[in-house]
Amino acid sequence: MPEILRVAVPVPLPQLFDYLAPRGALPAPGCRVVVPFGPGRQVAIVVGSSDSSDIPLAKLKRVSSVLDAQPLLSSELLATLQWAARYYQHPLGAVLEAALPVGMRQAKPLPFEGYRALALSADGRDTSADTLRRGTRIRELFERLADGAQTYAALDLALPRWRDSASALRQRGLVETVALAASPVLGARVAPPPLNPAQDAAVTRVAEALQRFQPWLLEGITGSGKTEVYLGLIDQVIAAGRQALVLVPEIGLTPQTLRRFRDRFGAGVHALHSGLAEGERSRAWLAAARGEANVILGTRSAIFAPLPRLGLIAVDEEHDASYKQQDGFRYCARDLAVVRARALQIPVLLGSATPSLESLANVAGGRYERLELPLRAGNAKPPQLRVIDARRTRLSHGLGPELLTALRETLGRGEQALIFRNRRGYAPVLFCHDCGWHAECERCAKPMTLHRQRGRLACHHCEAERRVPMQCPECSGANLMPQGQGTERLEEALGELFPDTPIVRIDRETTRRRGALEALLDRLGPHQPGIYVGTQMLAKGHDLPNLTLVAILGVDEGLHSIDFRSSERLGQLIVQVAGRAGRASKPGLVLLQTHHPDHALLGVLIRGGYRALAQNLLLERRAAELPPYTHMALLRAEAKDAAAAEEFLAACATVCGEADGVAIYGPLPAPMPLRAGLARAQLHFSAPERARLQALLPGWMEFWRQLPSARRVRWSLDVDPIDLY
Ligand SMILES: Nc1ncnc2c1ncn2[C@@H]1O[C@H](COP(=O)(O)OP(=O)(O)OP(=O)(O)O)[C@@H](O)[C@H]1O
Ligand SMILES: [Zn+2]
Repeated sequence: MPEILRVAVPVPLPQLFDYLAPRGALPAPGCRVVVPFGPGRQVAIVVGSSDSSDIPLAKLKRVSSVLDAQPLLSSELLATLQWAARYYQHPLGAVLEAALPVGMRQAKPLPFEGYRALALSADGRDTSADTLRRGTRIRELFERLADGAQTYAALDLALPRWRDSASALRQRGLVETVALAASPVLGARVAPPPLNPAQDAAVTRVAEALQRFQPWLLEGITGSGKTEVYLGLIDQVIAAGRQALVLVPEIGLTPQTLRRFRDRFGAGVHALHSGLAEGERSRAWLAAARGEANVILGTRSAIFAPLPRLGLIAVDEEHDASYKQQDGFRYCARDLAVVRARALQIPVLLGSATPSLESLANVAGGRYERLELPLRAGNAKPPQLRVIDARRTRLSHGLGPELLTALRETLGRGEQALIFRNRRGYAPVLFCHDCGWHAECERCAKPMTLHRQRGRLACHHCEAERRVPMQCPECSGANLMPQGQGTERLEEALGELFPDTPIVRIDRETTRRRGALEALLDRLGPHQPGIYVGTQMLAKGHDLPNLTLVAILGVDEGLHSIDFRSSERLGQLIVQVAGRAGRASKPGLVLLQTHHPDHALLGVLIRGGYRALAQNLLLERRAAELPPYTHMALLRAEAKDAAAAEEFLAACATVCGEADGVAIYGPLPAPMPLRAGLARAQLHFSAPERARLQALLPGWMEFWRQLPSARRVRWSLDVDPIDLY
């Protein structure tokens, strides 16, 4: 009988570890066990068992205890995680650690104690509702509880502001928190709108193929009603007794999105994202694992949710960069969605108005099927896009006369405008008019951004901050001037130009607090004039019916970026921001102000839209042998001393030798050669065949780990990097 367990331990080592199984028991793969490790103990996951080990039996330690009687990770999920560890060349223990909520990584029984619910206390049950003032929210909550305990999730739906009332009742000892074993499933409350023909066709085609693996690219212009397509399909998936997983970008998971899903599918919808308290995360995770959740709506890491009855995966805004984890375990959740769907033989739906070139190439190659939503839902028309030549015009704080006229007209009609500028802070540069000095982060060798309200200079690369100097540190002159516009400066300028108009700034500064984004978006009602100023946070998903003018500033920097994905990114950003205009009954106008009105990218975008731009970019990528036509990996190294980083990478390249079918470039300095005080360099690998690169990487990694120079640098491998930064 096999009595050796092979376990993954959450440490940054690539290998599995062998332990003797506990006497008389053989925990199954996917169970958690506690093992002695080094001087302490670790919670590990059983990956397999064997009757032999490379280590002499006498030297093997025994598992201390078994935490789960049933596997916490299903064989499907464990297999996906193993696949991901291999593909992204990341230690399985660390992959498991990244995939499991913190509550599951501790040597404790499962933290599940039922669904939190609010109930009347003994005193509460002895109290008459008439002791509470009629018509108040407190009384309404009390009366609802008199019918029985209500889960927090149900209360969130029924009485959005119940928490304040609950604390008032709690202070008087009338209510208490209890645990309910099962979440009562609330039925749908909002009937779906009748689908338009394109939506209907999309739902029908996928619904006919729910029993097999098929990636679908749902290419729908902004405001075309992609979400209704997901909802329509999920309806059928739930009716068939299965679960659905919906991924949205980091900032796409707003209470509005959650509400939209809960309105349709009731309390069986669970959110899973990093902003949740640990208890809530564990609860949602377990609800998924036990099959109680019908729908998991989550951000990147929700791709690792355990879903025993999974029948459909949808990835909204599939082009979004937030699906790629940019440190540690550098996985792409969109790609793993396809991997998981294939393992489960279910459909996966990738939705976007501006699909990634990877997905478009997959359609062209016949691997994905395309579904199109060419029209806006309801009666809305796509906005009109116009380029404004900013050369030789008088700009007032970066705003040209044509733009200001359009702004005035929009506000005059009682409508709203959005000024998009992808730079937070007051000005990107603070410079001395007398001697030409400018404030620079010495750890990154990049200009520091002026944040005037906070009175700070901040480096947006390493987060370093310092006070704004009163005079020039070089020449002691007093003529320090902000140069360029950030959102903070635009807000100030617009406030002076339109003193009677409400102005709402949305960027990382103003939305730090939880719920702040929603509060800001709600500040302008749907009927009053007003101006939104903001960064790309405003580009995504928002549906603001009275917004008719979008002005896009500062695209010129993006036109000259060197990253090979920058044109794709810029095109997506422009189309997504533009897509906020005219989403309801009123027509939308988009003005793009630039000093390069003849730039090819803009021309193609105006004449042919994103589709044409993407076609051009695909041709360029093919000619330049770049992704999606080659497969890349990037080995990054950083060290205090530039020579150490280069030396390590040179040694790495030597190890690789002549690699058939893989081109190796470097060591090269990184596009940002200095960051946070560390010199950065890289080695690029690129191969026409993914399998070729995948076959070589594991062996190389093993050698690289053992290089003496590896100890003097911080290094990491990024498979399918989304930028070379
Ligand atoms: N069939 C329909 N009939 C009427 N209204 C609809 C229909 N489908 C969607 N809508 C409405 O159209 C608006 C846009 O829909 P939705 O948010 O799903 O679009 P989207 O394609 O996800 O947009 P974006 O990519 O720009 O965020 C929403 O207000 C939605 O309620
Ligand atoms: Zn810096």
